[in-house]
Amino acid sequence: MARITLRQLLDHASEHEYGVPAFNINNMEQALAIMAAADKTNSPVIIQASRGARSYAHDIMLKHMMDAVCEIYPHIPVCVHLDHGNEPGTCMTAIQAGFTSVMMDGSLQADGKTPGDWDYNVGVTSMVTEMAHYGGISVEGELGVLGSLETGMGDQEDGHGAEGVLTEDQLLTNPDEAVKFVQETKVDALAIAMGTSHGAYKFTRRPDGDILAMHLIEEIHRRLPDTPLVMHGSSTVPQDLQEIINQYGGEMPQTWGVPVEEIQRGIKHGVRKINIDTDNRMAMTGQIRRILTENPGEFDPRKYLKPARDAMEKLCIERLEAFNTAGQAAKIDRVIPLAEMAARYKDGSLDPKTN
Ligand SMILES: O=C(CO)COP(=O)(O)O
Ligand SMILES: O=C[C@H](O)COP(=O)(O)O
Ligand SMILES: [Zn+2]
Ligand SMILES: [Zn+2]
Repeated sequence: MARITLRQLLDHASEHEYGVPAFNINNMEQALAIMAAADKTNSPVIIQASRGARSYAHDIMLKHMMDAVCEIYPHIPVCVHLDHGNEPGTCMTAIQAGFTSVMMDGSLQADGKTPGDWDYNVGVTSMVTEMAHYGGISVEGELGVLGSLETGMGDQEDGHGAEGVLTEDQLLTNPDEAVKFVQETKVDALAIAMGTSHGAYKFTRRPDGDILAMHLIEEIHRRLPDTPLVMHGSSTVPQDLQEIINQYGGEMPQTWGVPVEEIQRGIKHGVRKINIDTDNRMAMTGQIRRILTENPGEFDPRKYLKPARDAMEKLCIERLEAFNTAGQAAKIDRVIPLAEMAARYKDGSLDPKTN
């Protein structure tokens, strides 16, 4: 199927009450793993690339790889999304490269480290929605800064994220502000902060309501019932993947992620996009470590990349099933062309519905 916009996909997800995992990619193996999982479960997918992924793989490689997966799997709607755009220019070049959706993350300034204030966030996000919507492209915004409610620290693990200690005000999205933010910026989806952070080291214990504020999602959804909510930092960091990595020479200290049941609870309350990268990184790394440890003489990359790919495919299938994305591809009978989406933005029919 053609590439789908985030807006069309998440509106479908809202209507049918399911969530869509957004899996990060950096290379062909990850793209093929996601698509195999989508194919086996008949799921629409969101494939997202960060700035780091774009510089690792090159925009032209990503563009053609996305063309390729749509050609190989013509029955699967694929949304190609920019993860954590740091400034409007980053969003515009992603659109040029064929992305159907961009995240303008104005919760942090362009350096990706310094929290942006209200005016900054509203300013850059509105600029991107205005331009992107002219082309029918969807936009995700973020209000609140990702970081740990246990330590107050932002997430620096993978090189971006707030530096230093954050206040609880910054770490928890304010529901009143969320309504105002959506009204003013007209974003298609809203990422919120409620205690998750990127990477493997999210929680020092299985999270409860004190450190993973799912109740906040319920409150924001009550106030914004028509806005698809986005959960970042939503890897589960499964214990068995930690064990495989450590069994084969890895050194990952014990850690906890976001339990799948908590995400399922979020899906009941408006969460429609669930960002997952770390779990797939761990699934692949565990198999690469295992193969190379068990076969020290091996030097054919296919011998370890194929099991790595298979492990990622398995994880993607589990999430697509758990979030009820499975089976939904067939229910999307037509991809709305970008020009038609643009016309709908122009006539106001896609304006946010806020009370
Ligand atoms: O939020 C993410 C990408 O934007 C990924 O989160 P994880 O690090 O929990 O996989
Ligand atoms: O933060 C989101 C994803 O985990 C991407 O991480 P990255 O910036 O290291 O590519
Ligand atoms: Zn990250
Ligand atoms: Zn994120």
